[in-house]
Amino acid sequence: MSVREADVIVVGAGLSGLVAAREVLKAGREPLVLEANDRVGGRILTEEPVPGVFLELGAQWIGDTHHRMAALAAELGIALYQQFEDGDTSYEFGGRVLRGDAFHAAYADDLEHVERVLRELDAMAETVDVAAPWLAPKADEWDRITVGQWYDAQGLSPLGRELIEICTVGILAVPTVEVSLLGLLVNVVTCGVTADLLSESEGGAQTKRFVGGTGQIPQRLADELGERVVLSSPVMSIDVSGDVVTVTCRGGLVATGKQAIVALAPTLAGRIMYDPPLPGVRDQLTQRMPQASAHKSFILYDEPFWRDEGLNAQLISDAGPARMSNDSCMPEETGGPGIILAFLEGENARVEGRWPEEQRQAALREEMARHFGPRAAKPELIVEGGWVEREWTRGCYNANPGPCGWIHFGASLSEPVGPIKWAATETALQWSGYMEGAVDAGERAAREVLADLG
Ligand SMILES: Cc1cc2nc3c(=O)[nH]c(=O)nc-3n(C[C@H](O)[C@H](O)[C@H](O)COP(=O)(O)OP(=O)(O)OC[C@H]3O[C@@H](n4cnc5c(N)ncnc54)[C@H](O)[C@@H]3O)c2cc1C
Repeated sequence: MSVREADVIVVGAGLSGLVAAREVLKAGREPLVLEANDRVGGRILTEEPVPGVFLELGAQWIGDTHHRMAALAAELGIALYQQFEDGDTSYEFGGRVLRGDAFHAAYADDLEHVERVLRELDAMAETVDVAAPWLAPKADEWDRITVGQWYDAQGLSPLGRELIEICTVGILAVPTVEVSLLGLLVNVVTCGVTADLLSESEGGAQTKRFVGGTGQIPQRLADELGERVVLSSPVMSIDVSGDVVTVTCRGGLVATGKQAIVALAPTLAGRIMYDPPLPGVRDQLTQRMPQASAHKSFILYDEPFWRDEGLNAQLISDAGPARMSNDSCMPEETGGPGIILAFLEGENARVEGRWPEEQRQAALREEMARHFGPRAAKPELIVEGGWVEREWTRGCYNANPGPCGWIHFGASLSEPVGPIKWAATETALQWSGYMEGAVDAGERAAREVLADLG
């Protein structure tokens, strides 16, 4: 058994935990970060299958209002580049593939109705305070029905209904029947944008990328923290006795401190054993926040040929296996291969994501050809990654409470339990679910422990 001591024990070396530890250290207190995996970064994972080609199996973009992330990247000396978006999107509905304007002209009435539904969501979201969604005047009504039920009641055309489903699943990564309407409104409000978050451009959440890969961010934070980050140390239990918090890892490491920050998605936080046990309401919350399901497939070609044809590599499809895709190339000045990122989200991640690789990749090649022409059927390489099999994540992009989750359990999401504070993106007030939210939550949890340390 080895023993370590610090002021604050941080569980999890994802972005949130690392940022929290950095803030604690900046304030002159000693943090110790315990990470289950043999790497830092959690839901951030950059791979380099070809030298100079960085594929983001995890988080990839920031948006124009992700100010914390932009500042952090600048501080760490990591440059940003603009997401390529010029050109037409390709749409496939009912077996018909149409480009940009042709699609908008053919389905103008359906799209106008979708637009009205988004504006209605905006009006509803204005009544929700993200710090206490359960207090919204209609919280009770909205948390008892699912987004899917509400969409079904809006009288949308079959195409409009399918389109809004695809775009919503693109954010939540679960079918809309699994999330309460209040939960969706919370998502809209925490991102500080309108319901256009659900539109094709993701409301500005995907405008910039990191030159050299997102993975540099957690790695550089960990480098700054040095030996204060311990890998391959899954936390099994947290005991609080008097003024001492004792954190025990699988493998025998025991760390003691005065405060703890648990920087894990709620479901994973709920798998740790606590003594004394957590309040029942907190435990029940963690039973109700399942990790969502998403799978990324990067399809690499010798060059981004679609750009010359006026296409932006974005597709929206009711057929799949990918319901959405986009251009995922390196910065223009770097050159490099043409890369299309195809997303399998929600049910597609659960069904096609589990197909044998050969079957799924054949279907993806056919789909790319339907949208981007015969050249798209012949990629040079496909690199894929899902998150359900990863023991220390068990799904992504993030977690939302199911119906009645917010009204009955929401107040315990970030409510400290004595010296135990909660971080991770799910607990953020701004851009919850995104890297920006992970930073927001990490900073808030650090403020909480520092206030208690005096
Ligand atoms: C495929 C994918 C695409 C995404 N795309 C984007 C995007 O484009 N833009 C964006 O902003 N966000 C995106 N996200 C979301 C973003 O990655 C997350 O919001 C953010 O990284 C979460 O950080 P976190 O620190 O809160 O949690 P995590 O990254 O989950 O960190 C938790 C850490 O705790 C560790 N851990 C788990 N259990 C234990 C234990 N018992 N003991 C010790 N350690 C433990 C885990 O290994 C992990 O390192 C994406 C996520 C995924 C997976």
